[in-house]
Amino acid sequence: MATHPLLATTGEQTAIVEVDHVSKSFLSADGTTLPVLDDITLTLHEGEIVALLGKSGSGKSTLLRTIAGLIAPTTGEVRYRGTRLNGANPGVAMVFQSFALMPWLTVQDNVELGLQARGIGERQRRTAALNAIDAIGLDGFETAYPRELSGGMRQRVGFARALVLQPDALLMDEPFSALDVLTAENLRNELLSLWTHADFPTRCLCIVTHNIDEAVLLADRVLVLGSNPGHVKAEIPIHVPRPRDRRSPTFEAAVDQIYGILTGRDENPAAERVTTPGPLTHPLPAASVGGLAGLVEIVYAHNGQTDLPDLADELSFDVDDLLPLLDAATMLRLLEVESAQAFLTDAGRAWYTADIQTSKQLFAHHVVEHAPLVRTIVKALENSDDGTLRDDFFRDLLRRAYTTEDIEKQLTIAIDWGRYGELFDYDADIGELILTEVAAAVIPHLAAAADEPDGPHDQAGPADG
Ligand SMILES: Nc1ncnc2c1ncn2[C@@H]1O[C@H](COP(=O)(O)OP(=O)(O)OP(=O)(O)O)[C@@H](O)[C@H]1O
Repeated sequence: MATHPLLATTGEQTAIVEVDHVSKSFLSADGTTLPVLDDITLTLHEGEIVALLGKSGSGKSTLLRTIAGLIAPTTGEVRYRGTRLNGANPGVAMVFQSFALMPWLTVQDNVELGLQARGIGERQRRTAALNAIDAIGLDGFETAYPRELSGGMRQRVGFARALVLQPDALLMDEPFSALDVLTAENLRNELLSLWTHADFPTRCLCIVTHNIDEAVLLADRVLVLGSNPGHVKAEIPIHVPRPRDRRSPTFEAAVDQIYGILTGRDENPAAERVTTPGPLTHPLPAASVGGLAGLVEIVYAHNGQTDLPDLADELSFDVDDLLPLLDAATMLRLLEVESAQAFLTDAGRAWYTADIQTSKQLFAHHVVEHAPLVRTIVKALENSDDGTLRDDFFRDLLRRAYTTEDIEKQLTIAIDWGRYGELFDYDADIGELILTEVAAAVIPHLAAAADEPDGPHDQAGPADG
């Protein structure tokens, strides 16, 4: 049903947008460069729906904005129909997760905005906007203001505003993720139905998502992005016949395959070139101790092994909810993940089955050995005169690799993990970290382990990089 007429008739692939060896770095908070995209090459063809899928922070939005010409690549180039971009891409329009509507304008005026910017006359604008409003099911709401509309209706305005420009390629940045499940499904189906209409002017859809199910439902091709910095980890053609049934074996096999890729190790990313894990190269995944304990408990209850897509389904989780927990559990060696299956390790089993005090001690050992930022904090506190340091000390350290927002996230996670392991305490009023006696007991073990040839990598001094 959703095979585009262009592909059905010609079977040929004509490039609309080419991303050619694009890398992008931003300036971090202290002025050093923060690589976000690494050598990305991809092509968006006529007649296809492409999904860009990756974990949070893998650079999906940055890549989409680079394709739109809103962000200039640091190196490499983006071409639209063979011509190198030098500013906004004239052949694309964007739909945003947050709708990005002007609250003081009516639906009609919001939809006309882009046409106005292109200098289109009033009468032509009105007609085009009315057609787009009609096509996307907003008929009767022309004079309404965004505040009068539900989330689903607002996103319809977002689509109408993009489609009225008759873009060659429609770029969508998580367009359904702010909507409730039914509204999102409804809008997805309507988009697919527009897509298959012979007179639909848009030749390519490119959607950024962190939802594997959505990617497999919509896309002809899924590009899986890896992180640190963002790179293309795999390209998966989706051969599931349309209309797609989520319960069909081919659909489930595609979801499983992508789960395996997303949760599996990177074969050749820039991150893996760095052999020694440190707080600047190996960020802590955004997982609370409570969340980690919950995940380990569930895997334990499944006899120590569980299928990840099934688990996500069971918990009604999005991949973005589950992946940081999985990353944290594998970082701490509590779980191992292979081919979309999670296995409880001996360490995970021991942690889960121990009494509270022992489980805290085990956790303290795991985080000091395997969580680079926690290790750095403990070692820095140990080296300070009185076992205390201001949190700003660590902010300064992290500024070399993270944005201000990410610095706070990293500190919050490290403090949560360190406190639970009773390694250090934190006085939020004065922003001070205080070493505990537990840490003093863990540190000799740490030093001994670091001396062993295969012991944990020791690069966690406060001045490390
Ligand atoms: N303008 C900017 N300046 C500095 N850093 C930025 C900027 N834009 C993005 N980043 C950083 O680039 C990284 C990738 O961000 P991006 O939003 O592209 O990822 P994403 O995969 O879309 O994530 P999410 O799914 O959470 O939206 C993040 O670490 C982010 O903090």
